[in-house]
Amino acid sequence: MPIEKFAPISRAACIGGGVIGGGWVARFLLAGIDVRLFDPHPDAERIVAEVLANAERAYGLLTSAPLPRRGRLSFCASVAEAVEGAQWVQESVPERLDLKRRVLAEIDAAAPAEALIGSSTSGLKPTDLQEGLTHPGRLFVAHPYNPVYLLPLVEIVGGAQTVPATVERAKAVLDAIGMKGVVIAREIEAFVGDRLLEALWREALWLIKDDICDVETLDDVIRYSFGLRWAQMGLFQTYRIAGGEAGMRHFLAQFGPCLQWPWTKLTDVVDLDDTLVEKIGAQSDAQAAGLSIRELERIRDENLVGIVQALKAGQSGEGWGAGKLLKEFEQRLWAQAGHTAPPVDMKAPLELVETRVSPAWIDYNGHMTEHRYLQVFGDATDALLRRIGVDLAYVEGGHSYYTVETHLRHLDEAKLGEGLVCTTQILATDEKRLHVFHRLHAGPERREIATGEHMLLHVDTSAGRATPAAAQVLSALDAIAAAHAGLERPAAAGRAIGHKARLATPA
Ligand SMILES: NC(=O)C1=CN([C@@H]2O[C@H](COP(=O)(O)OP(=O)(O)OC[C@H]3O[C@@H](n4cnc5c(N)ncnc54)[C@H](O)[C@@H]3O)[C@@H](O)[C@H]2O)C=CC1
Ligand SMILES: C[N+](C)(C)CC(=O)CC(=O)[O-]
Repeated sequence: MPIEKFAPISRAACIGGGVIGGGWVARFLLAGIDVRLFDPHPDAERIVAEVLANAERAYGLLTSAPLPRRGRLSFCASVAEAVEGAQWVQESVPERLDLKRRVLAEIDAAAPAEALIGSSTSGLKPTDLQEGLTHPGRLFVAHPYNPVYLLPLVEIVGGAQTVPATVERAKAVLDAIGMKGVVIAREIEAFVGDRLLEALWREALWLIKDDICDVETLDDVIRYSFGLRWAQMGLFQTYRIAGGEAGMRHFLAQFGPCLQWPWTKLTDVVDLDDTLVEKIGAQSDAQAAGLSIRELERIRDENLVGIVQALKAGQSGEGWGAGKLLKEFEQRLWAQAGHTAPPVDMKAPLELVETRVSPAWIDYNGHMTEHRYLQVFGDATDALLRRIGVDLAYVEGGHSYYTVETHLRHLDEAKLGEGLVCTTQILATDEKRLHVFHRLHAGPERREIATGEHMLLHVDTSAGRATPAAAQVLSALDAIAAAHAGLERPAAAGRAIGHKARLATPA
């Protein structure tokens, strides 16, 4: 049976709830997956609750997409109790081979036959972890990065006895929860990420030991320079650009010899013979997928403006790297929400969007900047459209609503991290037009901080002209409009900008 690209699960078990186990718990719960946790630490419940609170705060800032209902968390008294009914078991106990083998044997003995078993190990080889297991074919390394709830990468590494379908299923489950499962072709100690990090780490320790710099200087060197580049293009694509118009081959020719000079404390240097240069050059060409150095430079520069949220806008709006992943995940969440939107009280203005003021939304005046108001109102309009059946499938079918007029009023400030709720009232509709009035409320006291009045037209998107909406859309819309007919019309509806002209005093 073919394995689906996205394979959602509903039940996971976490064995170990420390830094990484707690991060996995949060990642699963916030993806709507129920989690059963076993960790004998006396403070495990408090620690996990704190990690979860931070994760929820972070998600509030990261995305306004409709996250699924949070999964249920249960604390269990044993490994066997935790893994009962689990579709994915994630082991995150301390990095000791003997302990991991013992815990994995317990998991293997009690978990359902079809459960996937991932280990968070940072460097132990999966073949070594499989020793002594009865069903080793379902065990693999799922190496995440801290914090697991925000960083999407998981290195998936199979051992000698891991069956290929396990790796495919693991990748599909990770994809479904917005993570990036990267399959590592051959197992080695520390895989790819930690092998790289270890090399940097060793050098860093030498630099400190030799009094070349202190740790703050060292961290500044990373965070004001290549650390920013790495987040958006990694190493090879970045160096391709650094080779100028001649790209990667020129870069290798110019800087390859430096590897033989005493620039680093590591002496085991790769021999950059013609074959290897050509291999890397060819792979770099493929990775660039036809983009020129100039295009890559522009993409790089756009991406450097920020991290994940900015990366969502990379590659001319298509998204790039971790930002593209987030964008695609959000699109799936929006699409799912269109079909599973919770019921709302139709007699009141609809509460369709709840979000939080993100750091990227704050301007030089220290409060939410003006275009973010329109963003939230736009999100509320989109949520209304999905509710009446104008979802991605409808748009792909060639019809949509376009906003043709907007009037925003800014009534109060919103500060960093404040919770926002947008309510939506339908003022009028006909077969082509939709007239809506949004109110934005902030904080627990729900201060009204802005209103947005918008006129939308239903369009045939390929013809580029207004056309009546589909019957089922009009009927869903009419039901809400009829319920809203009993609401008081907002005093500000239809208002123009007021300005009392002052007569110039004659000299
Ligand atoms: N900390 C990091 O940056 C990263 C760590 N990892 C890996 O994740 C694993 C866990 O590391 P951390 O979370 O950092 O360690 P940690 O020390 O924060 O957490 C380990 C947890 O396991 C629990 N534990 C101990 N024995 C147990 C048992 N028999 N059954 C269930 N729980 C048990 C402990 O009470 C503790 O809460 C390691 O394999 C590590 O290499 C992977 C990626 C990053
Ligand atoms: C230090 N570490 C080896 C545990 C780090 C990792 O495994 C990944 C990370 O989050 O940096």
